[in-house]
Amino acid sequence: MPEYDLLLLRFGEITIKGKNRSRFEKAALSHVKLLLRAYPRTEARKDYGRIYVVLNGEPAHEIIDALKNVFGVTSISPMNTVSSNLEDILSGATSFMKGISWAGEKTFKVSAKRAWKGFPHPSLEMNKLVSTPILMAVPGLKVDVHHPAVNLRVEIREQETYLYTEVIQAAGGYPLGSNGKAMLLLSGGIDSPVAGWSAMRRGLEIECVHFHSYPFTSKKAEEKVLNLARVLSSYVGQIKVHLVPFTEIQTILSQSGHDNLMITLMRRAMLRIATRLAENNGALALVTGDSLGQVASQTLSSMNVIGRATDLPLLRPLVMSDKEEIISMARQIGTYELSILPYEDCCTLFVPKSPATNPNLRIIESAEASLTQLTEEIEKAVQGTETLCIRPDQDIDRSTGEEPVVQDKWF
Ligand SMILES: Nc1ncnc2c1ncn2[C@@H]1O[C@H](COP(=O)(O)OP(=O)(O)OP(=O)(O)O)[C@@H](O)[C@H]1O
Repeated sequence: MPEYDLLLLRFGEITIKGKNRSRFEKAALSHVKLLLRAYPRTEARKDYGRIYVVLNGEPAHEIIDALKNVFGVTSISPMNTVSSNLEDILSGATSFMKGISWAGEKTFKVSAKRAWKGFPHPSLEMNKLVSTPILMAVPGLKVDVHHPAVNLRVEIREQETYLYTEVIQAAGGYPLGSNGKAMLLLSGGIDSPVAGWSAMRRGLEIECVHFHSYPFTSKKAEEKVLNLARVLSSYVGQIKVHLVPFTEIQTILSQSGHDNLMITLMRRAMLRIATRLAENNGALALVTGDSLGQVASQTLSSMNVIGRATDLPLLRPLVMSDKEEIISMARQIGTYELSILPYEDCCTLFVPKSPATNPNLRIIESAEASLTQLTEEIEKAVQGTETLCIRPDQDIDRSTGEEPVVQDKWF
């Protein structure tokens, strides 16, 4: 393998963002620097539309694996730098190509780019000049300009010249926090962690809100959710989780006399609480893992009635995704195995036999109005919320050894 001394990180769509570009690039650079703390010899700098990481002997591919998760970065190339004179470029390119271990076909082409117009040899001439000593130095190597196994890029700049062959795909999207902050309603299921990752990838800073019904839900269930938040935190350095006590509210809602509307009522109460927490924490939107038609509370009609419980934009990144697509994303981001652990969610205690798929807003609003303590309990839940800051390396142990209290008398 060639000895790499520099990484090139490219931005994608954010380069078209005009005056916001500098703000976005700064956000991406601070995210890169955060992840580079584990590699103290590295130095990161930004240069119009790109970030460069000087490796100073730190391991290129290990660092690329970490930096692939930086939102806003579309691709990464490990590079060799040489000085921008013909002799150094030719000898540098030759030893670079000698360092490659060939698995299949031994074909290549050179793609030179003269970004510095003061360099005396134009790009096409450079392709030929660079290829010649390589063909002499690597036995069995052939040129294939259409489908080469290796494309050696030679980027000639005034200060130095970059040599590279790999363009490794990265997360893309927008840099962390560059589009503001939102509250993610995080259950222990498969969907909401994926929705959270998708929102973060779109440049949103996320704080998580989780509703628990302790002691009817166990501390193990809570631990599972915190571990999911920990996986999400590995993409951004740290993440806040608000743990909301929901038992009293569920008890009150279960007295509405509308068993089949219970899920709708619970979701609306969750949105009202999450909205209050958003206001308290400077967030401008709510994010859920809803996917159209997946369950009774996610029919268009249910979404309509539930969504009206908040004035904030309700973002549903997975709304048009199939379950298979969501599962595949969950596997990719590392949340799937945790999500399928069998711990109970607060709402599963209240799933009615035939939940309404077409709830009526007027009936729901009058049911809520008849529950005189509801607003007060919502405020109490906001006040009783416990907030934790989760980091990727944190040990999470919420276990008290107690089993959840079995509650089978709700309906
Ligand atoms: N206990 C909870 N705490 C926080 N948010 C929740 C909770 N339960 C549900 N939600 C939110 O409501 C959405 C819909 O939940 P529901 O259980 O109906 O669907 P789901 O498809 O199973 O989603 P998930 O896999 O995320 O649990 C979730 O994606 C999540 O955003």
